Amino acid sequence: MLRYLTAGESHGPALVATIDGLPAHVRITSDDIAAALARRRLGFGRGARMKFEADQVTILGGVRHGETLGSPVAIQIGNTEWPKWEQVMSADPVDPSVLEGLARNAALTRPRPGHADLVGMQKYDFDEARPVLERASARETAARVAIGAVAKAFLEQALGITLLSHVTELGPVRAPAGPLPTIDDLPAIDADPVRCFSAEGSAAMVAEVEACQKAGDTLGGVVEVIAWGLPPGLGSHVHGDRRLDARLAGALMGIQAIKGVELGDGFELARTRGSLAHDEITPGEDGIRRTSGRSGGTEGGMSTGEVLRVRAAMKPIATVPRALRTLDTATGEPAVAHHQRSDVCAVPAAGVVAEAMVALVLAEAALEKFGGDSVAEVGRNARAYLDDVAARGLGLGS
Ligand SMILES: Cc1cc2nc3c(=O)[nH]c(=O)nc-3n(C[C@H](O)[C@H](O)[C@H](O)COP(=O)(O)O)c2cc1C
Ligand SMILES: C=C(O[C@@H]1CC(C(=O)O)=C[C@@H](OP(=O)(O)O)[C@H]1O)C(=O)O
Repeated sequence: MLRYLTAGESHGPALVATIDGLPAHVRITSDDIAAALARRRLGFGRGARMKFEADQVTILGGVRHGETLGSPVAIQIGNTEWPKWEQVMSADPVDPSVLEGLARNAALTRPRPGHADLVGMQKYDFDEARPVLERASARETAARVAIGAVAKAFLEQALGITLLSHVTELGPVRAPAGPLPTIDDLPAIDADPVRCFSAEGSAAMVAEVEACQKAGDTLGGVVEVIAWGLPPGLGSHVHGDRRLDARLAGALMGIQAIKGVELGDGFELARTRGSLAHDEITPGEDGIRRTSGRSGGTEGGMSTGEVLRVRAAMKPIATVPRALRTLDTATGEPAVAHHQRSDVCAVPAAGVVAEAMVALVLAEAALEKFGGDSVAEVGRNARAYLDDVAARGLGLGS
């Protein structure tokens, strides 16, 4: 069973993440994790914090000499901003006279619409938003990307599964329709300012972010994650909570600010007649083939073995520079939401987080299907299954 957990606040000393249930001999180093985290910091439109803060990676357990041991992997990501927040975010009690003089400790009583601030204050019995927003912040996604990097390494090394993400829409700008990127396009996508595969789309998206920044506003968008090399049969049709599509949707919706998820052509399929909405099955020379990829690579809640394609829609950043209306909970009077700094657009980063979440779901589903305590054993189990499917005349063609 694969399980994982993250902890840590946005301005605390560090984020930590543990992942348990991965087999031994997954090759992974601190540099690999740092490289994954660096990708999450990319993207035109992010705020000042991305420039002055660094992610300090330390692997605390589960890895020796560059390979997993089969034990829980624990990763720490140090917040280099910590010295400025040491008193305000101290785990141990701090003398009130020290806190009183600190501007950073001022009570946040003007909850920001679109954030966890107000509901968190109501639910957790806080009279200001700091204790809520510290954990609600998407800073936490760094921890998920760190363990996602380990899951990705496992998928590639045991099963040959690779994945990428790209930005397909940013605010009103939609990348022109065209062929899907391949895994070889990933460096070019990462090098693009908005992680868009189309040069034309990218230029229009950059212009939109610039216009939005000038107008004191923010943007959302849509990211697509594509995965290759899945075997047929990850997930199951037998119960809703075992469906791969449901698990992908839950994992993606679990990312801060994600408001919609589509598998394959998703909502567009609802507007299409049945004769044009499905992927027809044909016998090919070297095995069974599907004529299209509209379903996004799942049928009946299971991977079909075709390309997996899933999209997530991110709402615009809620801390809008032209602050939104709220109330001051200390006085009950109307007010504008507090705003210090924020991203104009974090859609490119959300794509990298979405990749990590898809990797975690696929790793969990693959381990359920194939089991195994070493990378080699998982690979052997998968090959035996695929050989058996082929021997029954049901193998997939390339
Ligand atoms: C990578 C990433 C970066 C984000 N950066 C910001 C930000 O700088 N300012 C902000 O107000 N919200 C930011 N958000 C979104 C908030 O965390 C999000 O709006 C908040 O959690 C409330 O959304 P929810 O209702 O979906 O949870 C970011 C989200 C992601 C995924
Ligand atoms: C720190 C990160 O993202 C943060 C996510 C975030 C939010 O409200 O979600 C708000 C911003 O933080 P701050 O309010 O301190 O400027 C972002 O910088 C990160 O992604 O590493």
